[in-house]
Amino acid sequence: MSLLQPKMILIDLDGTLVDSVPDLAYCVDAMLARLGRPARGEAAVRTWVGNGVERLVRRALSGRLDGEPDEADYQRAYPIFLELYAENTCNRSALYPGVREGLEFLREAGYPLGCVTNKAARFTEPLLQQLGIRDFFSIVISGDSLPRQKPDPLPLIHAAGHFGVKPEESLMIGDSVSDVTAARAAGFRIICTSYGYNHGIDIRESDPDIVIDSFIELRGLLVS
Ligand SMILES: O=C(O)COP(=O)(O)O
Ligand SMILES: [Mg+2]
Repeated sequence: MSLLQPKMILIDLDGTLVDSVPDLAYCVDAMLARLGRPARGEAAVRTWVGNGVERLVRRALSGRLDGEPDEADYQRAYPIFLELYAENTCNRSALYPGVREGLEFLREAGYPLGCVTNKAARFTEPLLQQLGIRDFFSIVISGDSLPRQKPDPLPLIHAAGHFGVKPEESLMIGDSVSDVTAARAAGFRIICTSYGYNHGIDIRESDPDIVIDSFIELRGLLVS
C-alpha cells in the first residue's frame, strides 16, 4: 500500500481515541442498580457502545444489541443514565497507548483534523477537554449535532464542506462498522483500529482500507 496523503482527517472518539467503556459500564450498572435490576458488566457493555447513549441505554435495559425495552422503563432509566454519565464522563476513561503521539504526528505533518462521534455533545466536549486533546480538532461533530449520525454519511460530508475538501481527498479513522459504512457512503478512505468496539465482531470483516493496532502506525502510512 502506497503512502496516503489526504487533505483532511476525521477521527472517531470511543474505541478509537479513548477507552471509554469503564465509565460507560460503571454508569450502566449504577443505573440498573438504582432501578433494582442486575448489572450487565463491562464485557457486555463493550459490545453495545458506538450508536450513542440512547441506544446504549435501550441495549442495557433489554440485554440485546437490537433490543427495544418497554418505553416506560426507558423513560425512567434514560435521565438516570444522563445524570450518572455527567458525573462520570472521564473518571475511568483513558486515551489508548500511542494516541497522543499519533495526534502530535498528524498535527506536525499539517493535517487538518476533526472529531466525529455518535456520543452526545454534552459528553463529547468535556471528555475531549479532560483527556487534553480538544485543541487538536478544528471541528467536533457529535451524535446530536446534525439530523443524522454515523453510519449515515452526513457528519462526514458536513465536515468535508467545513474544510472545503473533497470526500475523495479525505480520510476517516474509526473502530466500528458504522465508521466504515459512513466513510464508504461519503467517498472517504477508511483506516480502522483493531482494538476498539465493534459489537464483538472483528472489524476486518467490514473490509476497511487499512487496520492498525496503534496510532503510532500512522507515521508509516501517511505522508509527513
Ligand atoms: O456510542 C457512542 O456514544 C459513541 O461512539 P463513537 O465515538 O464510537 O461514535
Ligand atoms: Mg467508535
